[in-house]
Amino acid sequence: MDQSRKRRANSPLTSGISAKKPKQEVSALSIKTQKQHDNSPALLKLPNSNVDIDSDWAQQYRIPNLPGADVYYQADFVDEERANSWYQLLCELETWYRPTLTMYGKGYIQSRSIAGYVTSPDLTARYSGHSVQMNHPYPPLLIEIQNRVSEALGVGFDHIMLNWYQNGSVHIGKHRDTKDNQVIASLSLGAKRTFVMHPHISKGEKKVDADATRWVLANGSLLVMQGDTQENWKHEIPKEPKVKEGRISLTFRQIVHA
Ligand SMILES: O=C(O)CCC(=O)C(=O)O
Ligand SMILES: [Fe+2]
Repeated sequence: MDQSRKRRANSPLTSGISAKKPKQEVSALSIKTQKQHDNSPALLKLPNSNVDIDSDWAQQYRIPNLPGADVYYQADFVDEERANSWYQLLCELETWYRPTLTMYGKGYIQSRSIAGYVTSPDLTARYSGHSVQMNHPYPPLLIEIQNRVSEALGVGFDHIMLNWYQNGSVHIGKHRDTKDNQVIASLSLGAKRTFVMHPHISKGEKKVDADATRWVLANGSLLVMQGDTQENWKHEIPKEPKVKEGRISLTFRQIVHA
């Protein structure tokens, strides 16, 4: 085995039987879970499909003054050292790709790289009208990260979509996510980027009487959108050409089972 393959086989990113569990990271979690047969930690499965708005976490991190939205933001979900280390490790995933999108009959390659993971091989998801490549099983690092998010929010997930914004010229335009996802949690790693929420305009009218709101997503921060947020608001990560460093966001969702 050449050196790089050997490194990969021992990396927390490697899925499957040969994957070695990242001992230190996992023992830092005080979660009692059954071990899977492949020796990687098990994913926390929680029945709740959204954050309990009366929970301590929700009370502490709710963003006020967003009518018709239910949004939470914790700037220091993980410390910068851990966030930087996760960023570096996730850059090495072999599953990143840039999908080809079709617009007005013309194909073009998206500037943002993505990588999709599902907890079960039969799960699929579509984004902007196209099916995305889904990988299974999660590598141990993604199990660890998702378990931390689930533990904090009291919510289980079966899908992670990773987005890699290699520098400030890579962005995601104003959009709404499918309302089928009752909750979307996104963890930011790497460069700080601005997040903007705009009241959705339907039939020429704003759905809510409010102005656009923006804030900076810190390295290691966690953002949660749920409830009527997608009904009434759009969101975007605009271009910021001055930003030279990369950012990875991990968006945790529940795929809707027909
Ligand atoms: O990168 C982010 O934080 C936002 C990503 C996003 O809006 C999405 O994947 O739908
Ligand atoms: Fe989105």
